[in-house]
Parts: sequence; structure tokens; C-alpha cells
Amino acid sequence: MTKDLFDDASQASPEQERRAAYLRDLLTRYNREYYELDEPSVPDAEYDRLFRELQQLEQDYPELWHPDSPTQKVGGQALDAFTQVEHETPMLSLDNAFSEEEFNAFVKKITERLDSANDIAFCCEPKLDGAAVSLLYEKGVLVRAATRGDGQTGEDITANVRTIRNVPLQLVEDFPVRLEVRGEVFMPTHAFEQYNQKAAAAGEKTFANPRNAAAGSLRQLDSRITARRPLHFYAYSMGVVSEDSELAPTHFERLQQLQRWGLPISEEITVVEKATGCYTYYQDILQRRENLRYEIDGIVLKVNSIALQNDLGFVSRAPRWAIAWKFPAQEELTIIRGVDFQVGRTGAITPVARLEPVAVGGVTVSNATLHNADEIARLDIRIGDTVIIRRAGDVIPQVVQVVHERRPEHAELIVFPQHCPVCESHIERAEGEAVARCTGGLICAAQRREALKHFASRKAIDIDGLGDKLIEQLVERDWVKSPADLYRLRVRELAHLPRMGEKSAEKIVAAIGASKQTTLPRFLYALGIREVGEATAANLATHFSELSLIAEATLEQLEQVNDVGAIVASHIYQFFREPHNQQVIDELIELGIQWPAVEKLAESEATLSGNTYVLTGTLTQMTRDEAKQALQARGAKVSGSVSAKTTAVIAGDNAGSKLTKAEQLGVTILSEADLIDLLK
Ligand SMILES: NC(=O)c1ccc[n+]([C@@H]2O[C@H](COP(=O)([O-])OP(=O)(O)OC[C@H]3O[C@@H](n4cnc5c(N)ncnc54)[C@H](O)[C@@H]3O)[C@@H](O)[C@H]2O)c1
Ligand SMILES: [Zn+2]
Repeated sequence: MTKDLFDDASQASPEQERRAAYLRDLLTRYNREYYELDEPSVPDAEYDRLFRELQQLEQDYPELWHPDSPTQKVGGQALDAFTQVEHETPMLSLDNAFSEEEFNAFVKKITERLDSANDIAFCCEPKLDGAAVSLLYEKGVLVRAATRGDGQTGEDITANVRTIRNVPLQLVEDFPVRLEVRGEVFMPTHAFEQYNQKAAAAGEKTFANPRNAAAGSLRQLDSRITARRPLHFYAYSMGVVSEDSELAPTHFERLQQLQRWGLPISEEITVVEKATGCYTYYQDILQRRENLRYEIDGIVLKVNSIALQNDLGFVSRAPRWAIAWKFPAQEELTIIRGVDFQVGRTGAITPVARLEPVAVGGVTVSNATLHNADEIARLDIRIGDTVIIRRAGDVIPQVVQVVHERRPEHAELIVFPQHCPVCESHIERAEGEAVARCTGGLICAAQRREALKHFASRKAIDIDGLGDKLIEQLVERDWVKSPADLYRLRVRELAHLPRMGEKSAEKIVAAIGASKQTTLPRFLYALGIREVGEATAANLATHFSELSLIAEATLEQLEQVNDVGAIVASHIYQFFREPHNQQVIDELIELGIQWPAVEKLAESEATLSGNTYVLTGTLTQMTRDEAKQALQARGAKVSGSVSAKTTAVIAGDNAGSKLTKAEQLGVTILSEADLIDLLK
């Protein structure tokens, strides 16, 4: 087939036409979500790719060009809820470079336009990731602040901006009569993380990233809300300035002028000669990106001479004299392929998403933590979902959001396992706790090392000479899988370990043998039941006096024990319901672990058994501790908080909130005299 020269190759195909229309619609929607709702549904990297694709189509096929195309526009519409502000000169966007080649192309273009011999000086600035604002000062006083809006019309956010601590309300020194300043409002990284933590704890909305946090906080209708958000401002250029003051001939010096008048500017701004200086600056800031106090998505390079800036001028949406050289994106799109459940050293089960590998922040990421079941529910993640992954600094990659519009039809729900993937023990999630845990503390390979260290420790079974290093060696060689295996170790085996002679091996085996003679509280503590410390172990021992009674106790019976609340009771209960744990205990006892019988309180002395008291206020005849001991000696439980289960509150002088609570719940209130009667 011969190619007809007049067959117009630059005609867009119907498919390309449809694609361009589709991209225009999609980007218009993304703009609305990003600029007007402060709630983007895709990461910037995805937006930028689609934007570039549309730009390319419009460039290749001029007939696809459209005045309403997002490529011709800046930002989004100003919201009607705010008073609108007409900008005296438009607030534009910036052209982007995503690589060194693209930056070189920018330099080449301006060098040609300026007819200059490649010796242009550039002002280099970090590209702050927040929201652009215009501040108007009249006679040195901040009279108006506005968002960029669509570049022509912005929103009046004066009341909100006045609450930002480092925005001066009054200028100083030789400021011009009228000055418009442009700059970025952003949320420093640390403040953003703190804010999100607090918001999550209070069940409030969190932000996906500092940029959304800043933009969302800035456009609050109630400035008291903005005041509570940790916002910050840096100026990066002048807008309209009255003629009474002489402006410097370079951009950098003008920033210095702004600083002299009291406006904060970033400490990272410098001037370099030629493009090579820009590379060095790019590398330097990229390397320090994680250590900056705020998030940046690249650097901005501006022709420093104002005269040259004026020669270069503007295109529709951006100046020709500046470029944003973007850093690798910290947020990317990828797909959740599956979820693995990992068991930590303390039995905590962590769901980890297996991802379609993706480059984020310059690193390939193929896993991201999902934290816990609540987080999975909060994000509403399913297997097969397209999600936004964020990797900033040294923090482990996070899934910030599901892109719901890209959910495939058969996306699978994530099912939290009931049994430990390592040891198959039951997984327990205590009420009110976010973390689910494997209950096979004594046998779970994932927890073995820590469980054994605890078992052998001084306050537990107390095996002299069995230190952490040795335990690690034993676990690594698989010689010891549970505490019972310790009692099966032989001198012959041990002596083979590095740096261990026959003598030391004998000593250790002897120490292990000696530990068989123990006490019930020590044994209970050594089992490593969650939240059962030494004191609780001792209370359990005196209350029940026999291990079998503890193992068989109901939740209600366990809650009768001093210092045992509903949560601890459930940990104890679950522990003994796990067959593996029971098996290890049986083995230990078979191997000769024993303890002297614990004296149980005689029936006749346990006059207050089954009762729970709360002590509050100041007693005169005895201290609160003495009262507590006396009550406990009679079999009563002394609790720290009042509930409907409380038998009575014993109120001394100046009793406070516990007394009020008792009154509210209708719990009996006793005086110190009543207490003395009880103890007779
Ligand atoms: N995720 C989405 O759905 C979505 C939608 C729309 C836009 N976006 C993102 O926004 C970008 C376009 O936004 P844009 O038009 O605000 O452009 P931009 O963010 O690429 O660059 C212009 C802006 O940079 C800011 N800036 C920061 N430091 C500066 C400095 N030192 N000097 C000058 N300006 C500085 C200013 O606010 C200025 O308005 C896109 O590239 C995309 O990444 C994302
Ligand atoms: Zn386990």
C-alpha cells in the first residue's frame, strides 16, 4: 500500500477524539474534587499522567483543542459560600518538569527566546505542597486574604488567614503603602501527623496528606476551626505593589525585601548561576526531603532577573520564566493482590497488603501495612481494589484510600482469620482493643523467643544463667519450642553450643533443675498471660489457691479477684481455653515443676468474700492502703473504679467524682465508721 501524501495524517481518529473528550471530563471532575472539595480521589501522579496525555493529544491534533479544556485552566471555581475576590493580576499555575530532560528542554526554550548565552541566573525554591494564597496589605495592615480559585476569582478567607500564627497582621520597616504578597499555606509534617492521630482518636475525619489538610483547613466557614489547625505560611512572590517603594531588580532580592517587611520565607531559597546550579540544588533538596519540616513535591526554578521575566512573559496558565521540577511522587496507584496476616513477637496479628509492585517516592513498594481490622473497615478495602499508596520518609508504606470508582465487580472481602497462621491457636480480640492476638503464647513459633525469655526471667521461673543470647541460640536450633523443652535439655547437647564448655552446660542444666521448685504466683506469672503481672499472679494464687481452679474459673469468678477487671479476666479465661497452652502446663507439671500449697483464706475469715469495694477520699483512722489490705484479708475485692457491680463505696473526707458516680448508679455509700464496723 502506498501512502497518500494528502491523506491527512494529523487528523485525529474517532477513538482519539473520544479519548480527549473522556480525559477532559475526567480531569474536570478531578479538579473539582481537588480544588473545590479538598478531597481528591486519585493521587497527583495519576492526575499528572492523564493531564500530560490530554496535553499531548491537543498538541498533536489541534482540532481537539478546546477552550474549556483543563489544560487551559488554573485551579477550580471559587465557592459561593465565600465572598469572591477578583485578583488584580491572575494567580497562575506552573509548568512541570518530571525529568532532567524536561528541565533541559525548559532551559533551552528560554535561552532561545532570550537570545542569551546560557548564563541565566535562577532563584531556586522548594515547592511547598499546600494551597496558594494572596495577602493584601494596606498601610502595613493585613486587610484581605484570598485563595487562588480559578486564577481570576478567588475566595475571601481573611478571617481564616488571620488565625495563622506566622502571618504578620502588621508589616514593619519601609513597607509600601499597598502590597500584595503571594505564598503557600501548608501544614508542617509533624503537625499533620499529630493532628491526624488526635482526629482519629476522637473519631473525626482524618486527612490523606498534608496538602489536603492545609487546603481543607483554609477553606473553613468557621475561622475558629481554622485556628485550631496547625497551619504555616511562606511567601514566594509579590503581586501588585504600589509605586512608593523601590522594588529590587531580581526575584531573590524581592523575597529579601518581603522578609524585611516581616513576611516569612523558606530558609531553603538560594540563587544559582546557570542550569547546572539547578541540578545541584535539585539533588541537594531531594536528598534532604525527608528531613525538611514540611512536605514538598519538587523544586521551583525561576529566572531571577525581573527584566528577563518580563521579556519571557506568560502563556495561558503559567509563566514562561518558571518551572516546577517535580520529585518522584510519594503517592501512587496500585492494586491489592491479597492480604497476609503476620504474627508479631507479642502475638499481635497485623494484616499486610500484598501489592502490585509500584514505585513510590523513588522506591519499589510491594507491601503495605493495614494495621488492624478497624483500619480495614475504615478504609473499606477489598482484594482487587485500586488504592492510593503513600510512602513519605522512613514511615512504612500506608494505604491511604481506596479508589472506589475502580473497584472490580468481584472484589473480595478481607476476612480476618480466627486462628493463628503460625501455630493455629485461637485469635482473640479483647473488647475495646484494636489489636487481635494469637493466644498460643507458649507454643507459637512467632512468639517463642519472647515467651521463653519471659518464662526464664528472674521474677518468673528464674533460671540462673539462661540469658537472652542462649535462648536465642536454642530457639534458632529448634531445640526448644516451648518452656517444657527447657527441662528436657541435656548437658551433652548444650556443651556443643559455641562458647559453652561442659562446665557451663552442667551449671545451666542444674539451674534449670533447681527452677522446678517454684511458687504458684511465679508459675502463673511465667506463663506470660497478657496483662497478668506479678501482682495479679499473686492475687490469683491467694484467691483460688489452686492452679486447676484458676484454669476452670468462669469470667465472673475471675472478676472477683483483686485487680482483675473484665479485660484481664478475658485474657486469663482465653489462655486456659487454648488446648496448646493447657498441654504445655501439663507437660511442665509432669516434668516436675511444683510449688508449695497456697493457704486459702479460711471460710471463717473470708467474711467479705464476693464483695467489691471502692475507696475514695481521705480516711482518718488508717491509710487507704491499710484499709485495702484489711478488706482483702477478709476476701473482699478492692477496685479502683465504681460500677454497677460495686458492693459499696467507702467515702472518706473530700471524696470527689467516685462518690458522685456512686450516687448516680445508686451504689451503697459507707462512711469510715461503717468500714471499721465491717472489719470487726
Ligand atoms: N489528585 C488530583 O485529583 C488532582 C487534581 C488537580 C490537581 N492536582 C495536582 O495539582 C497540580 C496542579 O496544581 P497547580 O495548578 O496548583 O500547580 P502546581 O501545584 O503544579 O504548581 C503551582 C502552585 O505551586 C505552589 N507553589 C509552591 N511553592 C511555590 C514556590 N516556591 N513558588 C511558586 N509557587 C509555589 C503554588 O501554590 C502554585 O499555585 C497537578 O500537577 C496535580 O499534581 C491533583
Ligand atoms: Zn500463634
